[in-house]
Amino acid sequence: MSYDPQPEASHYVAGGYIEDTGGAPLEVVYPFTGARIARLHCATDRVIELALASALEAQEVWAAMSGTERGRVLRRAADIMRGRNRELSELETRDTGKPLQETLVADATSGADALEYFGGLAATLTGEHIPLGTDWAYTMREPLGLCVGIGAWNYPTQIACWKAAPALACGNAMVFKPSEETPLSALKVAEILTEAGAPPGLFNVVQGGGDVGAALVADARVAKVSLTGSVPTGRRVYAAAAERIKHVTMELGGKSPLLVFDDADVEDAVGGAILGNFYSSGQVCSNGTRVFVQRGLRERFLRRLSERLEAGVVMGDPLDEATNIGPLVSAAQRDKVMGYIRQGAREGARLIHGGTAGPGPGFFVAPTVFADVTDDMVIAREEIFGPVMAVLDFDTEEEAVARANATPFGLSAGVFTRDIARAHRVIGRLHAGSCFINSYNDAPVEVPFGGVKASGVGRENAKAAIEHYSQLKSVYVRMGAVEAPF
Ligand SMILES: NC(=O)C1=CN([C@@H]2O[C@H](COP(=O)(O)OP(=O)(O)OC[C@H]3O[C@@H](n4cnc5c(N)ncnc54)[C@H](O)[C@@H]3O)[C@@H](O)[C@H]2O)C=CC1
Repeated sequence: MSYDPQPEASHYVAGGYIEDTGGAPLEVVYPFTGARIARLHCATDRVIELALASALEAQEVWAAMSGTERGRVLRRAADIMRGRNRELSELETRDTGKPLQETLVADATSGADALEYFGGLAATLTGEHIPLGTDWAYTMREPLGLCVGIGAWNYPTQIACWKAAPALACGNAMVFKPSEETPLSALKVAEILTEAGAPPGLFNVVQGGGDVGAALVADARVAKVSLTGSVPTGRRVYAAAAERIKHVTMELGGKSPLLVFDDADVEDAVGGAILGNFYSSGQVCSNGTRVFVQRGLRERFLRRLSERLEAGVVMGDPLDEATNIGPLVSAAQRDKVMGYIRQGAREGARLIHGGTAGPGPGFFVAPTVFADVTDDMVIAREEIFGPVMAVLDFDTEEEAVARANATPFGLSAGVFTRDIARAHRVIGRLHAGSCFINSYNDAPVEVPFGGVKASGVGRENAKAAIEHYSQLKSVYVRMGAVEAPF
């Protein structure tokens, strides 16, 4: 590591770092060693007020610029971010514990994609002309105003950019609160936007936990709240936003099904299940953690899965690029995941691989596979958010679809089969927002991402996100006399 992860100050407001040591201390721990790497302070009321006020001011300036000018700033930010990818990836690895092998390709790069994509769209956000005989109407696509973004700890840079890029492209300003577990990289996103030419205050970062998030959501000047987090938090934030009829985007948790039929390519299906359960040590909301395998393929699937885990897992120092499994974000998350593993064993699931914590002081959990899991087991019902795969058996397509849908969540779903008609038929019947055929967990910026049912409201990425950061104004234009009844 070539630099100190300790930022200049805790918050980024009005185009620069600010500190208020009156806020509760916020310790940042490297999940590989458990050692403190930075010390920040939670935002005080004063910091929150400064952030909101400066965002309101910046928004007016920003919205008055042309889409082309706004887009140029975002695309410049994308280039700066790509140029600093290694440094940003190392910081992300320190903050989250995710292997550098991953952060080099999935965090700042994904953030840069969002800035580039929405930078490109900014100039195209127009209304329409509606002819009505001699009269006519037109629509204008307007920004919402001041948006609040609240992040989870698994993809701090990506989450900040997936929210900021469409918000700013539409002419909004944002106050972003990262997860208190991973507060560092959003500050870099703010620095980069300033360097790219964003007006001071356009994108502010304030630190803190749920209370700081709640204060932002409650503020009457905030027009929209976009949260990435768990379903219980989503429920609270959605309710608070409803008090003032605010717009919301809710990217929440899941317990997604991955259906593997007898005719699937077993290597691809195993690969999909690995990507959909163990990437980022399983701390991915869209993970396909209920792997339904048709009975005829089950033993081969489990054998190849075990062999590939046995031969392929490199658990260790996340800054070593050979490492492909890092620690979980915190000791608390490790303990929670280990609790689920014990629960799975108690409920009678068959442990095929892993099941242990460690090694060392880091918050590791070995990639874990349970077979013979049944729908009623807790490990098949609750989001674990760790490297725990539940393999369930099924006989018929009808049965698999019904069981896959029997969950309050609906974020993602996948199907592995060589039968193209079945693939589309099954996907058509699954209740999920982000689906995959013979693949799992791809999330390019061009494709809408988000859930149905308890997994969320709204979509991130793609043109769909524009709908969630802008509103239409309709203007009726009468060309003739007004004929009033009296
Ligand atoms: N659908 C998606 O796109 C994604 C969803 N997630 C979900 O996030 C969860 C894991 O992340 P965590 O950080 O543990 O989630 P969390 O729900 O505990 O916290 C999320 C964020 O909300 C804030 N918060 C908590 N209470 C609040 C309140 N009352 N008002 C305003 N803000 C509040 C937290 O400080 C944090 O920044 C998992 O359930 C996962 O599935 C994670 C990544 C992506």
